[in-house]
Amino acid sequence: MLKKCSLSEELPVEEYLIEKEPYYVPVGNEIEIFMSAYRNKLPVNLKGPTGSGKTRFMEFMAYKLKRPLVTVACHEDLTATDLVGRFLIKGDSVEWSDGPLTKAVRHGAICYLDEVVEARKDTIVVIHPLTDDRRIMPIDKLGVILKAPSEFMLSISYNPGYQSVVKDLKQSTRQRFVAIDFDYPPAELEMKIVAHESGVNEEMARYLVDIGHRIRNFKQHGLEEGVSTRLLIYAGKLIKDGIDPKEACRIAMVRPITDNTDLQKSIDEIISTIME
Ligand SMILES: Nc1ncnc2c1ncn2[C@@H]1O[C@H](COP(=O)(O)OP(=O)(O)OP(=O)(O)O)[C@@H](O)[C@H]1O
Repeated sequence: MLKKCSLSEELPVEEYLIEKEPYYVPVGNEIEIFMSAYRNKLPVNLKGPTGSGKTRFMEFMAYKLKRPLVTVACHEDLTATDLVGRFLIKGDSVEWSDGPLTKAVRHGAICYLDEVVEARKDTIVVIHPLTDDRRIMPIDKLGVILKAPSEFMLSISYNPGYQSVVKDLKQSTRQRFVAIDFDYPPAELEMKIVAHESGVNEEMARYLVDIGHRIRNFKQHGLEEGVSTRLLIYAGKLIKDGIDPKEACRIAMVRPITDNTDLQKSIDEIISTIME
């Protein structure tokens, strides 16, 4: 079999460049911090619960920095080979195909590894040399070492609420990233976001955020994770579409977060009181 390995594979930039400015409401000085990390070639770890704006923030920053954004949703079967690339059989020849991380390095893109702790342990071997001052990516199967251009940046996300002794980042990995904390935005900002993203008016957005806050307090009573900004938006979208508000809150904000029927009942009561 003939082995072809084209090292100058084109990145379909239009797929990765963000053309329209994403709607992003800053919560603190995260934009300035990210900009500074980028200038200093420091990798960034976005720490925070699900649906708190990490992905939207990455899209916004990639747009601001005018860099393509390569996002990888990590999962437990994701291997180093998936990130780096592999030889594929094409007809009667074998061709090299870049993985997403290799594409990002070659083209000076921003690579965002979402929920990196989920990936197989061998991915760490690839991440480490890229995230210290060497900024290199050895590709053993091709016998090459790529030097990351100054435009390249690696960013990861990490949800501290999910981590266990079995799945956690090693200190030697953690300490290669500067970490920016994310959380649900303060009420006034969250209201603005919910109204913008779902189309409900400010009054309805205020109700949804109020319910969201009360549900988050249930964390002390056995709720694993509070309701996300994403779910408040879902509820708003259903309401905007004509679904009864109480019903919308139940199916978008209560049922998704817990199967505990006692908890569901207690939260349903709160919704009924607020939405009277
Ligand atoms: N600060 C914000 N500005 C604008 N929109 C926001 C903000 N925070 C959250 N959102 C809205 O909430 C939705 C969910 O946020 P996003 O998908 O970025 O969460 P995430 O933290 O990446 O979640 P996951 O960890 O599950 O990937 C976004 O699609 C956006 O509509």
